[in-house]
Amino acid sequence: MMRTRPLKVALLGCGVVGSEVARIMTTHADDLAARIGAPVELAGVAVRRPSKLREGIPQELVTTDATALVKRGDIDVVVEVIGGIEPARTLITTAFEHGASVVSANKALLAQDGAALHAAAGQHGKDLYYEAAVAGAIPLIRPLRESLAGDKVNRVLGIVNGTTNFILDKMDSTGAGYQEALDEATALGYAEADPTADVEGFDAAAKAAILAGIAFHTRVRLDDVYREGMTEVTAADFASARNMGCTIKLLAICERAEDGQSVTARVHPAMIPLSHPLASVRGAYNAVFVESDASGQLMFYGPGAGGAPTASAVLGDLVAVCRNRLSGTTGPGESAYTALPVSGMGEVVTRYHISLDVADKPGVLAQVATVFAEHGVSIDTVRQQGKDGEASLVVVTHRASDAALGGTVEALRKLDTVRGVASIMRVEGE
Ligand SMILES: NC(=O)c1ccc[n+]([C@@H]2O[C@H](COP(=O)([O-])OP(=O)(O)OC[C@H]3O[C@@H](n4cnc5c(N)ncnc54)[C@H](O)[C@@H]3O)[C@@H](O)[C@H]2O)c1
Ligand SMILES: N[C@@H](CCO)C(=O)O
Ligand code: NA
Repeated sequence: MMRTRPLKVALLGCGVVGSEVARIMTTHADDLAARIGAPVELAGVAVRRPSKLREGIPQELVTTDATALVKRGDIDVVVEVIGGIEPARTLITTAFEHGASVVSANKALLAQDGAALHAAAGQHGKDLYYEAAVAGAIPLIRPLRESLAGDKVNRVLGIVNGTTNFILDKMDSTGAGYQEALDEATALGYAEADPTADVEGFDAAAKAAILAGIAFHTRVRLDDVYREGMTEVTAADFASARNMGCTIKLLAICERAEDGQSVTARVHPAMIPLSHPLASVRGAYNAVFVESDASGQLMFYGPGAGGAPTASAVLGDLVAVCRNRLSGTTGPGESAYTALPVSGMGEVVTRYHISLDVADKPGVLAQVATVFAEHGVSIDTVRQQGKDGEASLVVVTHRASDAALGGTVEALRKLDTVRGVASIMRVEGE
């Protein structure tokens, strides 16, 4: 039976995502009410620039005082789409203290303070949902928290940043320059307020921290995630990748160690074979593989950024939280019972593509191969291309630890015959 008294929603932030949340709340009002069992009413919208006209939002709902809005006491759900650490963190905890549940799209905050925010939600008996924080519209948090709650996840691997995938795709497929592609991604509403967060890998690292924590039932913070951005990827790297039948993607990879006693989480550009499904993820789309004991390999794919796709995930959470409020329950809170430690990058085992500039004379290849052998790194293929007494040597390794590879590269740099290490890239997805 439909309750007539509406559930009241406070929207914090009315930018790319917030404006779409408000639009869908209005256009889908009847369906949302039917699915929830009560109408949902936009009761206030906190903004920074009140004079800006916002289509479909009555001016009397607009306020610049977000704190007063979350303290009102009659608000059922606060939707935080401001972004950043403060004032978002204080507004969310204040919302819990004043009786509201929270839906957020804020991965930066969740990756830094997720444990404290979950604790605050639990203490006040409220919900904290954030499906939109990872991989935009793609349902991923809820499948991991709920659908896979009976399985054991061993690996989560994928593309979780739309902006950088958009840029890398443009560079690869059209030869576009980096800045031109970034400007386009920003204009389309994919990039963070400061796009450094995207291109330097902080955004993907925050998402990796959230995914690893949920997948392995432990606490993983942004600082625990190894991070390399994509600003150094060049047209030459794409050419090398193509020679190997690969392309380059910025990947987030969260893994349980083979002995099960620790986990790792990392974000870096990597070569992947063109035959791998991740190679055909274009534009701002995201795709994530989840590997579990019983399920085997699952793939989640869809729009990873943009106003409407992200609002879809926010609205899904809003419906779930409203249903919980009507039935007097809350959804699952933080699950960190395994308390597995997070190991550093040195423990990670993968394959490497190394491009060296060397002297083109007898014995150099043998010298280089000896250094790899001395560090226990097995070579899969070597390709050499000569040019005027100099040569370019491309070595692809079998699986080795990052620590062993690091030692190898350090020793290679000391050889007189090695003029320089042109690039080192991990090879994934084989
Ligand atoms: N854009 C996307 O594709 C996308 C996807 C997933 C998650 N997110 C996340 O959603 C959140 C919002 O992103 P966005 O793209 O809409 O950003 P945005 O910059 O377009 O919107 C944020 C809005 O919040 C307003 N704001 C800032 N401080 C405020 C304050 N104190 N009170 C009221 N309003 C304030 C800003 O003026 C701006 O309009 C971020 O956490 C972002 O990481 C965005
Ligand atoms: N800036 C983010 C938004 C989605 O989280 C991205 O490009 O993926
Ligand atoms: Na999502």
